[in-house]
Amino acid sequence: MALMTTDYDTIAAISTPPGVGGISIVRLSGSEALNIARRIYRGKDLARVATDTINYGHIIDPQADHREIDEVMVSVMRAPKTYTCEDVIEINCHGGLQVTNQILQLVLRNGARLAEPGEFTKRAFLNGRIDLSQSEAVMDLIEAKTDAARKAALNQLDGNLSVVIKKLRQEIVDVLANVEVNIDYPEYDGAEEVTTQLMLERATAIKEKIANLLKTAQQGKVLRDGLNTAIVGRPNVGKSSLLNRLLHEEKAIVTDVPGTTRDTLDEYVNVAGVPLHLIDTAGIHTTTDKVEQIGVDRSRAAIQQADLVLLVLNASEPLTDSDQELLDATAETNRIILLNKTDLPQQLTAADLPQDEKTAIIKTSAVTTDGTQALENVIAKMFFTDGITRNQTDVMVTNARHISLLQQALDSLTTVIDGLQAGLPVDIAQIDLQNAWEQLGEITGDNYDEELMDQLFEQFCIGK
Ligand SMILES: Nc1nc2c(c(=O)[nH]1)N(C=O)[C@@H](CNc1ccc(C(=O)N[C@@H](CCC(=O)O)C(=O)O)cc1)CN2
Ligand SMILES: Nc1nc2c(ncn2[C@@H]2O[C@H](COP(=O)(O)OP(=O)(O)OP(=O)(O)O)[C@@H](O)[C@H]2O)c(=O)[nH]1
Ligand SMILES: [Mg+2]
Repeated sequence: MALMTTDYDTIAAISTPPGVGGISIVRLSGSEALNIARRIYRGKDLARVATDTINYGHIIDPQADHREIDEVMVSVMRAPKTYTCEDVIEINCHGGLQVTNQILQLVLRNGARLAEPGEFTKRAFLNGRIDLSQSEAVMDLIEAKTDAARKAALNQLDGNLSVVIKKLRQEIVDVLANVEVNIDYPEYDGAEEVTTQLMLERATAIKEKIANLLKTAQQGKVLRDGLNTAIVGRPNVGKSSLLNRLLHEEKAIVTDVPGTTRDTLDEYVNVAGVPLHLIDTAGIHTTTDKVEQIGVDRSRAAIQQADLVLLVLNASEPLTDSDQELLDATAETNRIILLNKTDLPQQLTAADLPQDEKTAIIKTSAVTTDGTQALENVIAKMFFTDGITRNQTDVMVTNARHISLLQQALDSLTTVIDGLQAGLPVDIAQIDLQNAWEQLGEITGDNYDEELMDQLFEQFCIGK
């Protein structure tokens, strides 16, 4: 996309989170940003300072006798080499609701309009500095809850996904151009067959590349959102102790009183490179206590929503009906069974459990910490069968919108291939190939519709 700056109105927002803090930033972007700042600032003439400088001064209210509002530092960044490609002013003021809100009100009274959520980033997109998938990466970066998610988002922000998508689109354009030439100049007999053959080969190759990209989506989604992992088991078997061990922190309350955990508790933790969204649940059993019953219901719900269940059993006691119920309830889920309290005399072993080869059974103990490493290894193996170490530049698809568009493009290519193989004319296949090209273009926003874009940026935070 060409760098083409349109003259939009000047927007302003508080870009730091609301509340008391050391410093807050009020950000302005647009052709009037510098003039607005000059009206409310006392210090060096901002029109004469060099670009990309930060300048000491005071914010004053020109409509109220020039009374001082705050002592500040003001950054001046001139178009087009800025975040939005427009003139950007950032007022670094003292953190605090009164100061920040008064400065925001002041810039709004002096010619700026309140920015919509995500509008600064939207301008960076509209002005061609970043594409749509990079804009989405900004959001992912802010919301990253794990290091892996942060890395994947930064990789996308750097444009690595965009490059892959652009290449795929170029390959499609090349095929279409080639077909066009062959149709227009059938210089020899059999041009039709040659064209069909070429289209078939190329479409198959492109389809395979898209399929490979889609294969990263499962891992990508896990890396982005964390794997929903529910720790379940009847009361007092050691669920909260396990959570604490995986967190390396005494987060959950552990006591010898059954029913200690009354509500689900969740935490993000990196286990051997797999970001887990760990959910400690209340022990599942029948109870007459109302509060406890709600906790138990939530535990059952946690099993339903889990990508992975860690089912904890107490190896120092025989299997109970509740244990059996949980074994049945999780039979269809990805699960790992933990035989806990193996430091005590054992009354329950793997031999007493249903034998199915896809469920790993691990002996653990909160006392000796045995089994923690084994558990981490099994989790890593379950989700990174093709090797856990990915390169920083390896492209990974993490976004549901991208996944859906890639799937659509894949379907379009399948239609192309099936059609050609069934002997349909080349111009029908051309249409589906064109569709794939458009679907891929929606990922980067080379092809976008206004409504979709508004929906997308609405989800951003204010000031971003
Ligand atoms: N104070 C402040 N901190 C911030 C931001 C900001 O806008 N303000 N950012 C905002 O999210 C992030 C940094 N991202 C940025 C990305 C691009 C440009 C930018 O000006 N790009 C120009 C010039 C690059 C250059 O000088 O080489 C360009 O790409 O043309 C600025 C910030 C995080 N920290
Ligand atoms: N000996 C031994 N005791 C353990 C082990 N794991 C946990 N415990 C003890 O068992 C008791 C219950 O542990 P918790 O981690 O609170 O069990 P829970 O499953 O979260 O219990 P609820 O929240 O009540 O459902 C505590 O006294 C722990 O110290 C273990 O491996 N060996
Ligand atoms: Mg507990």
